[in-house]
Parts: sequence; C-alpha cells; structure tokens
Amino acid sequence: MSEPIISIKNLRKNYGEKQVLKGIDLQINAGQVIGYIGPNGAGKSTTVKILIGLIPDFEGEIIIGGQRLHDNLLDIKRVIGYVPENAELYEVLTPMEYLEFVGKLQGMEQEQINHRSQAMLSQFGLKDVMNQRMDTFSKGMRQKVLLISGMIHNPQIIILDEPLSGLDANAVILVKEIISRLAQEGKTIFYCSHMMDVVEKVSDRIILINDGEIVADGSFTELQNNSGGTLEQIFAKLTGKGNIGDAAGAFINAFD
Ligand SMILES: Nc1ncnc2c1ncn2[C@@H]1O[C@H](COP(=O)(O)OP(=O)(O)OP(=O)(O)O)[C@@H](O)[C@H]1O
Repeated sequence: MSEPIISIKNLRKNYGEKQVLKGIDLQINAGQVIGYIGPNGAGKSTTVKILIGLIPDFEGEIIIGGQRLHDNLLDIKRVIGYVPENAELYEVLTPMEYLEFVGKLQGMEQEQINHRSQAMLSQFGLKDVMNQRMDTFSKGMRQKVLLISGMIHNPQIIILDEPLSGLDANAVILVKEIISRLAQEGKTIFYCSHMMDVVEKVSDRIILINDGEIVADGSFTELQNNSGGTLEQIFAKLTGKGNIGDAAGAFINAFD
C-alpha cells in the first residue's frame, strides 16, 4: 500500500492549561474524501489550522506528501488548498482582482489565472459580477469566491472548513459534485462540516472527534453497523448529548 498523503501522529495542542487536541492519530490516503465532524469546540478548526501551518506550535508529527510539516511548510502550502468558513476578503477588490492576487501568491501565470477564474466564477453564477467590488456581495456570493480561491491552483489536498455556509441549494449541489469529481481525479479532500446529510453523502470516511479525541473512524456504513441510525443520530449518541427532547423541553421551561 502506498504512503499516506497525510500522516498525523499523536497530535496534541494546548491553549494554556486547556488541552484541546489529546493525541490525534490519522493516516489518510490520496483520493479519499474525509468528513471531519464533531460538536462545537471539539477541535476541528484547530486541527485544520495546524495542517495548513496557521498554528505552528503543537506536539506530535505531521507528514504531508512525504514531507514533515515543520521543515517544509512553504512547499507543503503549494499542495494544499484551504477554504475557511469565512474570511476577510479584500472587499474593495473585484472577484477577478482577488483571484489574481491569490493566484500570483501561488505562483500561477496570469493567463492561467484569468482563464480559470472566469471559468470557475461562471459555473457559480458570478460571471456578471466578476468585475464588481465585493463589498456589496451577499454572504453566499463571497463564500463562492472563497471556494474558488482555495482551489484555483489545483492543489492535491483540499481542506474545507464548513465550506457550504451561506450557499443556496444549487450551489450546495454543485460543490458536492465538485468534491466527488476531484476525489475521482485522486485529490484528497478534508471536509469539516456540521451538515450531517452532506457529510454522509460525500465522505468515503467519516472521522468524529469529541473533546479533542477521535471517537469514531470509518465509512458511513461501518459507523452505521456499529451504532445504527442516521449520521445525526450516531453523532448524538457518540458525543453523549443525552435526550434532545429533554434538552428542548428544559430550554422552553427557561421562559417560565
Ligand atoms: N486561540 C485560542 N485560544 C484559546 N482557546 C482556543 C483558541 N482557539 C480555539 N480555542 C479552544 O479550543 C477548542 C477547540 O476549538 P476549535 O475552534 O478547534 O473547535 P471546532 O471543533 O472547530 O468548533 P466549531 O464547530 O464550533 O467550529 C475550544 O474549546 C476553543 O475554545
């Protein structure tokens, strides 16, 4: 079997006294779509920010594409595309200007940037506004530009942190299809989301973390064989959130 494209060994991260990652071990093969899920505060974004080099101080070993993250961050950044949940876009720029900026940072040629930007913006229905400043854009329109900016350099590994936030139903369908096709081409997708129905459908492998530890790792079918039910039900069961009806009742009773 070939070497994993991402290897994470005993990853630990503390913020002061608080340990937010408690020894994550993961071997991820190229071409897999990984759904990385967990409750609010479980440590998903922390894991992702470590993988893309935004949080440099951590314990453990991370090897991406055969190279140690600590030693080769710049090389590794070229093979990774990152789409954050939301980011400060330079709103005075147009989508074309923003994508040119991102493409240049990734070492792309001008002609290739123009060609890909136009083609990708068109597919997301943004062709007519590609030369308009983004300060008037809706949340979903901005998210589409962010998605394109994370993929424009055609990276081997695409890390998506809740990428569908604010997207309309058509765009969600398009992104799901893009994820599947990129995986068929051998790209590795690391996908953090709270949208259980989407994760269930697009992921080859689902990793559930709770309080900084992996509590389930397998295909949806494997998780189902162990726990039964929908992914939402498996999530609730393994992250110990008790009876949802009782919680909703207690919430409503707080009005009394
Ligand atoms: N810069 C920071 N300083 C201190 N604590 C932090 C910092 N960033 C994150 N944390 C803590 O680390 C824990 C994990 O946060 P993280 O953002 O990784 O969670 P998450 O799984 O991505 O959650 P969500 O689903 O809400 O986005 C939380 O308890 C959070 O309060």
